[in-house]
Amino acid sequence: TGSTRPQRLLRAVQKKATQGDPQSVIATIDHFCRHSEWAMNVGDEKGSILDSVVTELNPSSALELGTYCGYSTVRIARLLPPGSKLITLEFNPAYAAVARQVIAWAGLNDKVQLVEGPSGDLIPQMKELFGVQTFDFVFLDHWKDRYLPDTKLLEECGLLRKGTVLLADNVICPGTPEYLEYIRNSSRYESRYFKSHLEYTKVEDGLEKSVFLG
Ligand SMILES: O=C(NCCCCc1cc2cnccc2s1)c1cc(-c2ccc(F)cc2)cc(O)c1O
Ligand SMILES: [Mg+2]
Repeated sequence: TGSTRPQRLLRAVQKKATQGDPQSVIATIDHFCRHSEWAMNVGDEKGSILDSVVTELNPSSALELGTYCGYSTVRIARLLPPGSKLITLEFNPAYAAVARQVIAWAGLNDKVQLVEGPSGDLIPQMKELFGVQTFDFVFLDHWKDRYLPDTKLLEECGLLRKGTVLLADNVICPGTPEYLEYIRNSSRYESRYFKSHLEYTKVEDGLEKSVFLG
């Protein structure tokens, strides 16, 4: 039984990146995905847009749906102010195991709480399990057909506040048509599309940034 792609990505991080240096972890993963094996990280181009949204918002509570190998987890957590918290949900235990080690290698354990399980079950438990009031920032990067139901769930569970920013990956490729339709036509959100490319390719993709108006 050989290694998996996430395990080979982790091995590259532990071999080439400097412990405690998030930037070197990010650079190592981008190099691995561009020159060795493509992987579904948000990537460097869309990652720069993610960075600018997080930096401008300076969130103290953040939620990421879809951890994968922890690349965007590291991108977000490295920018969070002291005392702030990023909760990241991953469905696949093998991905979660790799992500925990990538996050640890970057030295970001104290800012990140990785939780394994399906978003539909975990979102309603956020308040009681993790003492969350509301999220300042949500990064959607999980099953594309869960973006809309989980956004509605976040609203219903009172986890969004006036000004909460939702940032959705892959709204073009693989695509999230129902989510885009809803969020762009809802009077409860102010949305803007950031045109970019599918990670490590020339294929069009983009991020949709939506502010909840309450
Ligand atoms: O599927 C993608 N991401 C989701 C996988 C995570 C599943 C989870 C479900 C779940 C449920 N509850 C809690 C946590 C979680 S995590 C994805 C796919 C591509 C792609 C792949 C092939 C291709 F040719 C072109 C694009 C690009 C991307 O950037 C992606 O993000
Ligand atoms: Mg994605």
